[in-house]
Amino acid sequence: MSTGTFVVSQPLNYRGGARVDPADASGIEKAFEPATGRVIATFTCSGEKEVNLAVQDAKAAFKIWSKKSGMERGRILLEAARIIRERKDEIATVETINNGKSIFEALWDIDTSWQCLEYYAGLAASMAGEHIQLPGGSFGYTRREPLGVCVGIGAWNYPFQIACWKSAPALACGNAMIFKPSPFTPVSVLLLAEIYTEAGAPPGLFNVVQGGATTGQLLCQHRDVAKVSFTGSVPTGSKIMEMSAKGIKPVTLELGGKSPLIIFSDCDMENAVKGALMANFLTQGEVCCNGTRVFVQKDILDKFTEEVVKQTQRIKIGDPLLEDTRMGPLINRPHLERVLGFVKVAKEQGAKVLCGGDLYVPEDPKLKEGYYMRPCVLTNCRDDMTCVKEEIFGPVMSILSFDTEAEVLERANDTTFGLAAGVFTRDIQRAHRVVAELQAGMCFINNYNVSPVELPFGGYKKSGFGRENGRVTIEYYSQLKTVCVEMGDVESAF
Ligand SMILES: NC(=O)c1ccc[n+]([C@@H]2O[C@H](COP(=O)([O-])OP(=O)(O)OC[C@H]3O[C@@H](n4cnc5c(N)ncnc54)[C@H](O)[C@@H]3O)[C@@H](O)[C@H]2O)c1
Ligand SMILES: C[N+](C)(C)CCCC=O
Repeated sequence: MSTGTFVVSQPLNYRGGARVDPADASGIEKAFEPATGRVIATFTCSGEKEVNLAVQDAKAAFKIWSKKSGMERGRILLEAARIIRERKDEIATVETINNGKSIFEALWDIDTSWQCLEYYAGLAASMAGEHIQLPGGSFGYTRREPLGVCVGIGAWNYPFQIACWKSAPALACGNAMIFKPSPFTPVSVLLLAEIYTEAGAPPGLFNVVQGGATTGQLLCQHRDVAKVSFTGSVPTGSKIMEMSAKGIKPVTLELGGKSPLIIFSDCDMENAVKGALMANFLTQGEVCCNGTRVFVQKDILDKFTEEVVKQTQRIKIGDPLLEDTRMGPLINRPHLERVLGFVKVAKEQGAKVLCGGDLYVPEDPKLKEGYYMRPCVLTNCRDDMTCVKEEIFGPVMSILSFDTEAEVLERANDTTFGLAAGVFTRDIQRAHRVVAELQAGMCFINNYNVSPVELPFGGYKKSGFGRENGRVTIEYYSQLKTVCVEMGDVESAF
């Protein structure tokens, strides 16, 4: 498939094991191909009736699925992981067309997607409670039970990966899921839904409803929804939490960030430069955990900056489906303008643009209406500047200098966010001392933005709570039942 050719004509909702047109509507949306600005799908946002039907189907599937053993559930997840691997190129292509990220990167995302299913397939059979001895031969035991119908609400930057990172642990624990992708990226999650069905999941176990805020609210407020797992911005996260509070529902919030990356002068310079690019320019910089505040120790500031700029200028921008492209278009025109606006304000506030930060128009005529910009490196930055305080969610790196470890720690933590942080140093004691002080849920030493699914991922402070990936996520998709067993007579107070 090549850029400029893909259109979706099939329904984009999935319910009862098949694609369906929604039973009612709360609006109409268009999805775009960011590389060309072309409309690739026009779809209906689901209303109350459709949300009710999806919940009904998920409840019916839950009855069957929750009775299966962990081994049985794991087997189906493993089969789904195998199919994703087999269809990796096709899924990555659809992801690239709808999101704009390079195919090179989308292939990585699909790897971390099937790996997640494989990981939770392995854990499913190991879910178990405890046996606790009590006096007189009595005893208690605990059962780890699923929650019921879980809702996943996704952001647009990692559409397929987010759906996998939420559904794999949810299904492994015996839950059913209704997933609502971002209206900007409605397409690839349908492939996941079809794959679960093909792998043997009962109809209704994994459903997709399309829509924006209204549909999301209907899902969150539904009385038969047991849990919401949300990935998105802090303001929306706060609304989700309010709705969950009203229904006393557990919620996982994977929110935004403005993460620090600290480069000490004793680092391996080549790796630190690579790390800074990984921390800022994946998916056109539209990454929640990006290390966009790059603190560099003063004595290596010039050398580091020079090398970062050189490498940034070499990033190949263009058609995201071409193998050698490393940066595609941003998600849409308003977002591109918003990101360019941040660069403008940065300049007004005294930052110096060392490279990029402007529109990029590829030579290929079919890409002329795409949403491209050149990746940007800013220097002369201060901690009080907008570009250093706010999440830009675009390819904009702010370089700041520092003198001492104590000083940089204080400045790195001076933010309401706490999603991720990174440190580059050859001093192993310093590395561990520094990460122990960093107020962030995901810390990297001598690397950045790698995603082994065995490791829990999630935020501190306003970046949210709950975790995705890792063994601990089982706790966020299950509940503990305690059973107390009397082996003697009742000792009554009456
Ligand atoms: N921590 C993480 O793992 C992670 C991962 C990816 C993105 N993000 C964050 O996501 C943000 C970008 O994504 P976005 O622009 O799609 O975020 P967003 O908050 O605008 O939307 C996220 C999702 O919430 C839905 N939504 C919007 N209003 C809603 C409401 N009132 N009720 C229910 N659902 C509602 C949207 O339709 C979408 O599906 C950034 O802040 C980024 O940092 C976080
Ligand atoms: C795969 N990454 C790069 C760690 C991103 C995870 C999701 C954040 O937006």
